Amino acid sequence: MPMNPDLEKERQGGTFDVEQLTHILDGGRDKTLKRHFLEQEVLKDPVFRGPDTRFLSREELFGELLRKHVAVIKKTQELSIDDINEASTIYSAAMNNNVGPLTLHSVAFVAPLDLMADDEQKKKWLIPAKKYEIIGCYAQTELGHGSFIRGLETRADYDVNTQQFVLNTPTETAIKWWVGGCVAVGDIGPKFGFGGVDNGYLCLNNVRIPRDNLLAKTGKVLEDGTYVKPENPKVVYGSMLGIRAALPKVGAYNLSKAVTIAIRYSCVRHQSEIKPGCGEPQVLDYQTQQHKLFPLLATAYAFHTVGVWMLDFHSTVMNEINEGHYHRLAEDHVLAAGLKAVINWKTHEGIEICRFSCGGHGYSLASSLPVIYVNHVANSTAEGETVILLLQTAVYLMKCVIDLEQGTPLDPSVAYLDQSFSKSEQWCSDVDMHSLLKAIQFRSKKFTEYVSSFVKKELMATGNQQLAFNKHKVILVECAKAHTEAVIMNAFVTKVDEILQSNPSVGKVLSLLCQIYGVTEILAHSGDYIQYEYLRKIDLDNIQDQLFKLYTYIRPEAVLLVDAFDFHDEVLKSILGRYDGQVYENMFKWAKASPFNKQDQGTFRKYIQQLKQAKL
Ligand SMILES: CCCCCCCCCCCCCCCCCCC/C=C/C(=O)SCCNC(=O)CCNC(=O)[C@H](O)C(C)(C)COP(=O)(O)OP(=O)(O)OC[C@H]1O[C@@H](n2cnc3c(N)ncnc32)[C@H](O)[C@@H]1OP(=O)(O)O
Ligand SMILES: Cc1cc2nc3c(=O)[nH]c(=O)nc-3n(C[C@H](O)[C@H](O)[C@H](O)COP(=O)(O)OP(=O)(O)OC[C@H]3O[C@@H](n4cnc5c(N)ncnc54)[C@H](O)[C@@H]3O)c2cc1C
Repeated sequence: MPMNPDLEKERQGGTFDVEQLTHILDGGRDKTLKRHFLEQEVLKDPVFRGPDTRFLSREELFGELLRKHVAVIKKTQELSIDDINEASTIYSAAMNNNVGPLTLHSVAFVAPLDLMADDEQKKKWLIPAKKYEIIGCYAQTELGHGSFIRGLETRADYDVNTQQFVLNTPTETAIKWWVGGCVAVGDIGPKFGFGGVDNGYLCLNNVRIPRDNLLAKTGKVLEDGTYVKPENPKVVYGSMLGIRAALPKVGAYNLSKAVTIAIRYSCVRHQSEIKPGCGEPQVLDYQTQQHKLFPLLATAYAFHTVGVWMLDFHSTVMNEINEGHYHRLAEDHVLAAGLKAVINWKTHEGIEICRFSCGGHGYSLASSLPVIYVNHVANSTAEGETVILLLQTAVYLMKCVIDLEQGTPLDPSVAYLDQSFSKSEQWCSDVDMHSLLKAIQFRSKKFTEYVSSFVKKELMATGNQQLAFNKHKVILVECAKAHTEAVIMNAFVTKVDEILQSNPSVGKVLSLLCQIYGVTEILAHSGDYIQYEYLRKIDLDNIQDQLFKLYTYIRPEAVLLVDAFDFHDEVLKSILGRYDGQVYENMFKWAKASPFNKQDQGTFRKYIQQLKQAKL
């Protein structure tokens, strides 16, 4: 199919090599080539062809995705794929923006076995689980409790005579609920999205399991019932930590898809007139459209950068813990908590902005933006609700203030809290990314000190830390967000500095995105900068001008920047986001293919007929 002339023209501009940026995003040319190979292994294999999942009922969708997920597993076994990133490539190429039925087996059942099973248990369960000889799920949440783990009611009473645990969900609120991939007892019913996963309920009534079913790498129960505590009790939270550490990159992936669709479509879509008689411009030429999409384009790159960094950091900490060193577990936990919370929340807002920036067609499943949205938004609740996780990060920051007062060294990711910040010169409209980072770190430091003063005062008055925290939860959450933004900006600036050395043309365009991200973040909290007397109105006016100027620089690069995400059309599965931009012809073809247009109109006639018989 010929290329849409608008997109053809967009691809003749640009100042950087798209393929080199794709290699950087993938982690190197070899990784890109391997990803292409794996995608083609799926796209050329007829077993992965099937009905358009957007036309399927919930039951049909579950069945079709289960069929494809099994095919994904067989393909990874056939290709001897062990690497989770490579497995995810095959999975994403097959799932058409859905979450597959066996995802929880991989991310929430196999992972805890790897983390907390002793060698015997690994032989018994981890090896068969990795081969899918046993399929598992993660049944923690109950009807009455999800966030408050210490409030869970399920019981595991030890029967010393039989060396067994007797499991009970003693009350209705104790019923295990939301259990992804729980095909045993029952499904909790239709959901907002996540239609590919059968989230189940599980009632336990005197279910007996052997003592050695308790994963014993950390804590264990001896034959006489004595409980041997893990060296570090927090390790039992490790399986949640692992998924949280991975979710920032999942958020970046989903936002990159949405931005690709919205920016390509915004170049194909012509609407209204700027100069009468001069034809309808591309909607991406409107400043308002740029203001919707270019900060999100910058955000997708920022989130990808920090998502990769978080996974590396978490992997290092897990290796240290395997060697018995727990000193970075707390930092890992609060970084994963803050990044998972902020990135997934901002991503779900961003996907929605991408959807309505495509007008009516964004609302059609033909765009796939609704599919990406409803499957993504779960990540702001699942694996730790947004506020809950931000409070974890906030409590850690309050401890950092005390550490500072006591002269205790801070963890690297919060070292900036011990720095002094000053800004004397007036900002013009070309503030560099390092100055923007300093400003964002300054705000986080000031906010942390401000919130800490309130919490301390409350603590002095009540002597109860939980009460003190509970009274200031709103500003504690904002404090955690401010810190997390400093972590994101720091990762982005650090990566761009590195790329400026290795590939100046790519680095330059990424530095523009980094400035857009930083300026957008500062303008979103301009009041704080005035209140803390870090910026004046003239500074804010100048960086507002800078933002609009940056849009003009990014406009000719925009399509190339989303092309660099390198989503194959069959992976993106969006008619609005097609690489060739042939939207209208394919929208019409897709609509005509809808089963709804094929179904017998008898129903329609039957009821309308009643009206005709009535005396209207
Ligand atoms: C071949 C096929 C290929 C397949 C490839 C698959 C891969 C494809 C992936 C792509 C698609 C992915 C799509 C999305 C997948 C995601 C699916 C998600 C499914 C969802 C699952 C769930 O939701 S499971 C349940 C999750 N539940 C929660 O998160 C509960 C939240 N609540 C809590 O964590 C806790 O209650 C708490 C932390 C809020 C409170 O804990 P507690 O009551 O103990 O009190 P404290 O706050 O005082 O904490 C005590 C102490 O512990 C520290 N701590 C707390 N949590 C942790 C932790 N996680 N790690 C380390 N430390 C922790 C805390 O800081 C305190 O420390 P102190 O030093 O004492 O202060
Ligand atoms: C798609 C999806 C898949 C899931 N898969 C699984 C799974 O496979 N296995 C599993 O075990 N669970 C699963 N869950 C459950 C999930 O982990 C919980 O929904 C999540 O932890 C939130 O807990 P909750 O539902 O009890 O919400 P609640 O904690 O009841 O939250 C309700 C509101 O109360 C607020 N709140 C609660 N406590 C506090 C507090 N201390 N301070 C301030 N505000 C508070 C929250 O911020 C929120 O606004 C899944 C959930 C979803 C949506």
